[in-house]
Amino acid sequence: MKIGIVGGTGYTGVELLRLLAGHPQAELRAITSRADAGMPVSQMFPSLRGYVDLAFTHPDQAGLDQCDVVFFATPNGIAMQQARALLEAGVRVIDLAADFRIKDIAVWEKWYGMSHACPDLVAEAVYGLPEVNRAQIRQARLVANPGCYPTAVQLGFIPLLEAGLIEDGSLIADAKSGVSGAGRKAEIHTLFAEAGDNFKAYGVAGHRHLPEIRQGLANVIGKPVGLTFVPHLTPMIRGIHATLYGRLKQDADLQALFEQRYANEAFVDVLPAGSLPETRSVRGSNLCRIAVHRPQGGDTVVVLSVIDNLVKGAAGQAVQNMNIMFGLPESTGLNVVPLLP
Ligand SMILES: NC(=O)C1=CN([C@@H]2O[C@H](COP(=O)(O)OP(=O)(O)OC[C@H]3O[C@@H](n4cnc5c(N)ncnc54)[C@H](OP(=O)(O)O)[C@@H]3O)[C@@H](O)[C@H]2O)C=CC1
Ligand SMILES: CC(=O)N[C@@H](CCC(=O)OP(=O)(O)O)C(=O)O
Repeated sequence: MKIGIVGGTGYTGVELLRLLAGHPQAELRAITSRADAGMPVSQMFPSLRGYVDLAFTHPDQAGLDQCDVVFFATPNGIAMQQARALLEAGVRVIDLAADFRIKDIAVWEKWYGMSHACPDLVAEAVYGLPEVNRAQIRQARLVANPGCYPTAVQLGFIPLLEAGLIEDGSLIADAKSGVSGAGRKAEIHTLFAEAGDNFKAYGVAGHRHLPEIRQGLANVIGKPVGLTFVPHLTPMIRGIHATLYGRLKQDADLQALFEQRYANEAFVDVLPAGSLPETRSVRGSNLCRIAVHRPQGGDTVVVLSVIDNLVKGAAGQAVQNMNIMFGLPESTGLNVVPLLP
């Protein structure tokens, strides 16, 4: 399978390279960078020396239309300008950014602050959360890979909402991310002296993942949900920890509910009752580990959901989607044991 990556010098780009280097069906054809075209990939990322022999190519000279699939690991607003030409050339596209995630174009334009270049392709795109949309992903030409927070939050709430067990108007998602979630570009708030030994909330008034999570959960129950979502920046490199709260409408065996919902999912691990998932238990892997709690036997359910933002939250889920699209076993190239300590 011939593969192109647009945006190979960012954190999700290099994570795609790490995973695809160990994928038996993946043939990396082109990895783009405008700023570093010509530089060997292993010069920028020494971890890939001996695994990836290519040099970065400028996107205009990358021959992306000769690939079977192209991943966009680029900022928002790039894939929407290039997807149509690739699709017309018969190339399947997986966008790790948000260009095709939100079906309501007005909502997308409001949160992303730009006009959408191809609303018709948004209508066609499939939201790439395999645990919900596997059948549609199999047929898709264009996959919108979910955001990192939306992956952790949706996987935690879905069993409860599908079963109609919680009030859907008052969901709370309190989520924390490592700084790699902000990408590799230089920004003051991710400097070591700013983010290290520090902890803070951001986006309390509204974060662009709010409409994405709302859309995904509304699709599960067929009506809008009420959600408060507060992200936080933590002084770690990788990982998302989402603590989710819902008000129970009735008694139920929550542990059995979660175990049954995800029994056939290779990348969702429901932990034994009473467990406290840690971000380091998924580091480098495509796993989402989940625990469900009912403190003091009360009417509040607390779900703890952890992922690696760069893997299940981005590149790993993108490879999982590629496997589904091309009829490969879903775990191909993704059987990575988490890195600990
Ligand atoms: N970091 C994370 O945890 C997650 C990120 N994402 C999303 O994935 C996407 C990439 O994120 P991340 O890897 O962190 O970002 P980075 O900022 O680390 O990297 C962005 C990459 O895009 C390239 N690029 C920038 N502008 C253009 C352009 N106009 N045309 C072509 N290439 C361009 C850059 O290379 P160059 O400028 O040299 O061309 C660089 O390789 C983003 O949309 C992000 O929101 C999604 C889930 C999680
Ligand atoms: C810590 C941090 O800054 N995280 C990013 C979200 C991660 C990301 O890249 O968002 P997408 O998944 O939509 O691409 C943020 O809050 O904007």
